[in-house]
Formats: sequence, structure tokens, C-alpha cells
Amino acid sequence: MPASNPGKLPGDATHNEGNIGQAELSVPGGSFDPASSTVDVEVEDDAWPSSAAQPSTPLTQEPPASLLSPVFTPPSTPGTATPNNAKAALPLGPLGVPVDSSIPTGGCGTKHPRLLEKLPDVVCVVRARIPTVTGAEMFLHLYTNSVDNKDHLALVFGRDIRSKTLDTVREGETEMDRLVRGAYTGRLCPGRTASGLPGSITNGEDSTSQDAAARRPAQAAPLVRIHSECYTGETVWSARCDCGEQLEEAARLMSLPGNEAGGIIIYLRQEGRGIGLGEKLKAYNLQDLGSDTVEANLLLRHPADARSYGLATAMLLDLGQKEIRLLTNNPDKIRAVEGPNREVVVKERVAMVPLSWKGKGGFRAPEVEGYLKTKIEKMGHMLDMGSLPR
Ligand SMILES: Nc1nc2c(ncn2[C@@H]2O[C@H](COP(=O)(O)OP(=O)(O)OP(=O)(O)O)[C@@H](O)[C@H]2O)c(=O)[nH]1
Repeated sequence: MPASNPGKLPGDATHNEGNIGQAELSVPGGSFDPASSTVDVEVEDDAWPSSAAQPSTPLTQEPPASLLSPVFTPPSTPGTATPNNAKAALPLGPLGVPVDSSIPTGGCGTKHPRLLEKLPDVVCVVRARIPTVTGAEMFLHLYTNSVDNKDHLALVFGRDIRSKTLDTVREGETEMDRLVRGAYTGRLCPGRTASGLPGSITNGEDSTSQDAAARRPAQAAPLVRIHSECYTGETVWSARCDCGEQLEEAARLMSLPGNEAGGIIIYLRQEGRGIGLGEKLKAYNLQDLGSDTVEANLLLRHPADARSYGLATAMLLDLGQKEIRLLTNNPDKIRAVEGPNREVVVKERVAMVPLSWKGKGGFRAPEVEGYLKTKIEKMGHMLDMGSLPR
């Protein structure tokens, strides 16, 4: 459950604690080590500028040695090199590494996160076009669900990704109702009266969703980021974590002109890895008293990570996505988002490397360094500078 659960005992975490293993996975054309691959292609497109909040000094040097994960394969391992700008296929955006959660060596860690037996029901109740300050545009989808009463969100980049539950005709609704709740195709404009969806009450004046499906490029799965709410990092410029930067970078990558398959940020209301803002602030005080991020959670009698991802799986299915490319360093997230019966399959993992590690802006602070170090050392995150270009 996303909600805070202070009654749980330390060690009761859904996942995390301990490092993941690693092994090689055979793929057509060679082998690679998904667990150690932090493939990240720099795409020189500024459709989405780097973090607006840049409180600290931009970094051009490598991260401190303390952040180099000892658990991953050294940079000389075949197949782990990060493509650089010159070699990369720039129009396609960031490169991922193939992953396969159905085999132990598939780059998804060794732990099995506890999953709900049945996916929750979700309904997209409204969507609206959001023009953004970068010029890129996305559609914000707001969902209700059968397990909590929070507004979970999907930020959809690309016009061909549609919500089934949004498009379903509601009993007794008028075309104006449909327009107001966002169940229309194309764009709204003054004077428009028809939603244009198949099965809608009047004939559409616009393309149908079948047209949209026909336009969709078949080759690529969309880029997806499952993001958990972080008020401190996203809204009040905290340098304790890189959540704000990750959210912005995900949106930038999804907005790149070459990203024809589109992108989805599933924004889950599980603040503070599921313990809530109040408890996270207590954890910050414990961190200032010397605990790391995992220890602080455990001292507060929370799991190291109290999150779940069933809602994300259900929302992705509602948005018609059965295969995705996932932006994450967290191996547990890959398994968890696939759902109990692999309803969604993660085909590739795309690494999220802090911008400052790449000399691409971002920020540095001792707090975020400690946060990332704990993720690598205690939570098995696949973040490693060894394979990045020097
Ligand atoms: N309890 C706790 N939560 C934190 C802390 N710092 C950040 N968070 C929360 O951690 C969550 C961010 O995690 P995500 O960005 O989804 O990613 P992740 O699972 O760490 O892995 P990536 O996908 O690789 O980024 C947000 O809910 C933040 O509020 C902390 O010190 N303590």
C-alpha cells in the first residue's frame, strides 16, 4: 500500500536491504551484464532544459570514489561501456539495456518484491492538456482506484497513448461532459462540440483512437518512469535527494523529438518511499543525527522501502502499454511494476544517472551523496560511474 504504515517492524520491507547479485545475460549478438550497465546516452536536445533549481555548483568532475558501487562489474567488462554522443543513435533518445525478469540473470536483481495477487482497479476520471514552460506538451491524467483515495497521476507525452477508462462512454453523459473530462481526440478549441471518439454521442470532427493506433510506431515501447512523490525534492529545492532532477530529466527525455513511441510518467502518491511526509521529515532529523536513509526509516519502525507498484501496473495497462522501457536504477522496481503475472513486461532499463555525475548541470551536496551511496550500498541500485565516458 502506498499509505504510511508505522506499525510495521523493521525488516518488514517489501523489498530492498542487501545488494543484488550479478551475472551475465546472453543476448543476440553477444552478452552483457545488465546489472552493471548504466547505459545513458546524452542527447543534445534542449527541448527540456536541465533542472530549474540548481542551488549548488555544477559539477564537471567524476563523483567521489565513495559512490562507485563495489558490487558491479568493472568498466572493462565487455558490453558495459556507455555509448557516447558520437556513436549513439541520437534520434532515438536514450539507450537502454535489455532486461528480463523471468530469469535470475536478467538484470532485475535477486529479490522478489511482494506483489498484490490481483491488480487494483483504476479509472482515469479526467485528463487535460498541459503546455509546459519548455514548449513541450503533455496530457495529465488523474486516476481514482480501488485501494486508496489518493489522486495518482499519469503524465503522458505523445498523442497516441490513450486511457481506456477515460474513453469509455459514461451512462447519460453529453458530448460537453466528455469534452470537459478530457475524453476527446485531437485538440480543444473554442466552439468545439463533439468529442470525436468512437461510440460517442455525435460523430467526431476529429481523428479516432483507431486512427491514432494505426499511426503509432510499432517498433518501440514507450519510455516510462515510475515516480514516487517527493515534496521536498520536487517543490522546495531539497538537495537531500535527486527526485526533482529525475522527474525533470524523465520529462525531458520523453519530450525529445525522436521519441516517437511517447512516454509516461506514473506519479504515485507514496511520499517518502511510502512513509509519508511527516515521517520522512523525522527521518531527515535522524539523518542529521548520523543515520543513513535506511537506518533512519528502520529507527522509526518503518520498512526501508514501504512502496508498492500495483497501481502503476494497472495504470499502464489502462494506457494500453504491455511492454515498456523503464527509466530507473532500482532493480526491484522492474519486477514490481510488471505485476503478479507479468501483465506488463519491462523490455529495457534506461539508467538515470545524476546530471552532476555527467557534468551536465545538476547539483552537488553532501546529503545527496549520502542518499545515493546508501541506495547503491544497501538497496542494490544499479548506479555505477565506471562505465561512463571519461
Ligand atoms: N524515507 C525516505 N524517503 C526518501 C528519502 N529521500 C527521498 N525519499 C523518497 O524516495 C522516493 C524517491 O524514489 P524514486 O525516485 O521513485 O526512485 P527509486 O526507487 O529510489 O529509484 P530510481 O527509479 O532509480 O530513481 C520519493 O518518494 C521520496 O520522497 C529519505 O531520505 N527517506
